[in-house]
Amino acid sequence: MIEPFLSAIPILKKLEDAGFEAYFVGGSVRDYLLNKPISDVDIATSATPQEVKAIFPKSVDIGIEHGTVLIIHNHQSYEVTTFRTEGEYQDYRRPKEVSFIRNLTEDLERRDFTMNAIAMDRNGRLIDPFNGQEAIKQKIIKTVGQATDRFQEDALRMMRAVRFVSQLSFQIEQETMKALTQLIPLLEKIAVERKRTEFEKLLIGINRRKAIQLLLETNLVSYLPGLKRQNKQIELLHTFECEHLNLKEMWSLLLYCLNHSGRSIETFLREWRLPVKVIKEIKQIILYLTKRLEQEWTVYDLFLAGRSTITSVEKLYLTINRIKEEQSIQYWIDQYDQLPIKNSKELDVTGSDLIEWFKQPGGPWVKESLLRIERAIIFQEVENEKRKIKEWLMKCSQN
Ligand SMILES: Nc1ccn([C@@H]2O[C@H](COP(=O)(O)OP(=O)(O)OP(=O)(O)O)[C@@H](O)[C@H]2O)c(=O)n1
Ligand SMILES: [Mg+2]
Repeated sequence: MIEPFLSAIPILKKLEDAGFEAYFVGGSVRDYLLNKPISDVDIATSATPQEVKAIFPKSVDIGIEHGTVLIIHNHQSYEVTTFRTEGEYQDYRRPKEVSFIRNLTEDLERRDFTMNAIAMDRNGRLIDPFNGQEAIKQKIIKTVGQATDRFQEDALRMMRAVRFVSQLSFQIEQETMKALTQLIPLLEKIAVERKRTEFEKLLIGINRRKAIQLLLETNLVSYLPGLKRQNKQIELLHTFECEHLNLKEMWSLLLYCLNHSGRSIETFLREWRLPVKVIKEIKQIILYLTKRLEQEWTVYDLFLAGRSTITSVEKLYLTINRIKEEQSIQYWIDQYDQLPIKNSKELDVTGSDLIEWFKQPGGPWVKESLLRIERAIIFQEVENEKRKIKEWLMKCSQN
């Protein structure tokens, strides 16, 4: 076995010593079998949340009604979830209440796909009642049992299927695909936040273009914020070789395809409930991308945009123009590196200097003057040196 499982073995041992069963489950086991990097390990146990909490005093209730307790072990946190069936489903969303059970197979049976329904004990022995390993070998996404049942239990699973196509380059098995196409309208019921998590994983998956094509083919797009009746635009997105773009760049490319500008960018991203900070960064990228598609960078825009935005804009510029050579990214970064200052804090004068030199009370003129000085420095009309700036200012005010 390998990390991060190794570090978590003592947790399984402790649960077992207390007379319960405990296993690694879910995405971590799947990714381990795929030789992919393992994110967080999830643990399933026959102990109830109360029993888990009695065994591990350092714990946090994060979803106790779903049976999940977060426990801290060696400064690392682990989600420990009680074996459960999902009981009554409400409105095709995850159930409000679950029933706890003592049987592992039943727990695996309620899971979405066979590749996600494999358990591993602390000796590395696999418990795989639904042939998940075979599905992984064949690169197949197949529901555990009836696909229509699984998707009606939680409609988000349909979106997860397409997300896994993107992440793992697997194919959706025929029956699963049939149910998916049929039940896709149930996604209407699903909270935007849950859709966003899946959509973002889809956008940065290795096989993202195939997944984008599937979004169209299954009509899943119609149930995503701001993407209804935008098939032409999504088809455009599908034509771009975008595998090297990061998440923010993918959002930006999507917005470019949707031909959004100004306020409508904000509306679209808010509909997706993206954090304000991320919205700001994406808006910044689109602002300079729009300029860049019309002309080359000016030094002042390089200064205002900054290294990270320049890089993203340049990557998008190349993607949109279908240019393979990437030298221009380094070229513009070099231009940026040669700027005399990188931000206004580096100015060798302050507002107080100006007030003293001109013997005038503070006011909007101070900020305006500082901006003028900043521009002059960027355009190399004056050096960023207090004495020289003062001379330059005096000369300007004489003219
Ligand atoms: N709608 C869902 C979500 C999750 N699961 C089950 O819960 C596990 C953990 O869910 P989650 O962490 O959301 O997804 P992962 O499959 O672990 O994928 P990732 O690696 O992205 O975390 C899944 O493997 C699956 O067994 C499910 O049955 N139905
Ligand atoms: Mg997971």
